[in-house]
Amino acid sequence: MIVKYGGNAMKSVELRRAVAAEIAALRAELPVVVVHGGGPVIERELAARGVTSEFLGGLRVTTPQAMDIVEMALCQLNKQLSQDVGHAVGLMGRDSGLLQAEILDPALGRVGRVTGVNAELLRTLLGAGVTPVLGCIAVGPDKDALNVNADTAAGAVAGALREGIVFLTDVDGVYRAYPDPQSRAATLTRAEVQQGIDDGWIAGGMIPKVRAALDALERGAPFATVASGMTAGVLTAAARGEAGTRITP
Ligand SMILES: Nc1ncnc2c1ncn2[C@@H]1O[C@H](COP(=O)(O)OP(=O)(O)O)[C@@H](O)[C@H]1O
Ligand SMILES: CC(=O)N[C@@H](CCC(=O)OP(=O)(O)O)C(=O)O
Repeated sequence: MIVKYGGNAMKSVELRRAVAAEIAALRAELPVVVVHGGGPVIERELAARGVTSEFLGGLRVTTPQAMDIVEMALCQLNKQLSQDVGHAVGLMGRDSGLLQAEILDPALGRVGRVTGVNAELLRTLLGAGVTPVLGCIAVGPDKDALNVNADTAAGAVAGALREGIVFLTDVDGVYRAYPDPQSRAATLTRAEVQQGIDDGWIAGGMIPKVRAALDALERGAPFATVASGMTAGVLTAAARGEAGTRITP
């Protein structure tokens, strides 16, 4: 199973440890690939260097200067997360073509659209009994780094491996009336997701998640679920369809 570990689900050391414990519990049942982002960590490192960046359509406009800082921040985070998870190898999508990409839109700078995934290397690592922990920096055609939204990267990995995916974040699913947790949808179809985006009740950081979920399903992933990293037992429950919001084709 693929676990997308978002920046919002790693805001404190306690939360990071809780998520790591969830991943360890899941791994006792099935092989796991972790794909992570780290938006808040990137923000902090950019701010510390006086670099500002803006978002267009939910994606960070990434100048070459910002790209260096994004990569540095995610590389360091990658090592921390793989230590937390244990029995893991921390890699960036740039390593061995794990995530290959091309420039998505020149207006966004060094932001990538995933064109390929080295699924064979991921399977080899899983076969060796280690958990790949993959940061969302891809390699571009020029061999330089491209910044990929972590939801998109995780969805691409789930599609390439044709395995289920859980997007761990700070809400326990997709709400029909955000922020009312009572309005969480147990399942959402493609048509309902599109309706939610059009009507505006799916917004901000939830949009890349539901889009990545649909993309993974289209490529053959058996399920795609959005769930909270703060809920005990969430990953094993989500794998059984008993937690979060499951996006269905
Ligand atoms: N319909 C919705 N249901 C739940 N959350 C939503 C919805 N629409 C927008 N959101 C927002 O999406 C956020 C999760 O996305 P994001 O902040 O990008 O998380 P992450 O860093 O984990 O990827 C939630 O915290 C919430 O503010
Ligand atoms: C292109 C783009 O926007 N990349 C994201 C990558 C990190 C990410 O997606 O992290 P979360 O999962 O915590 O949101 C960024 O620079 O913030």
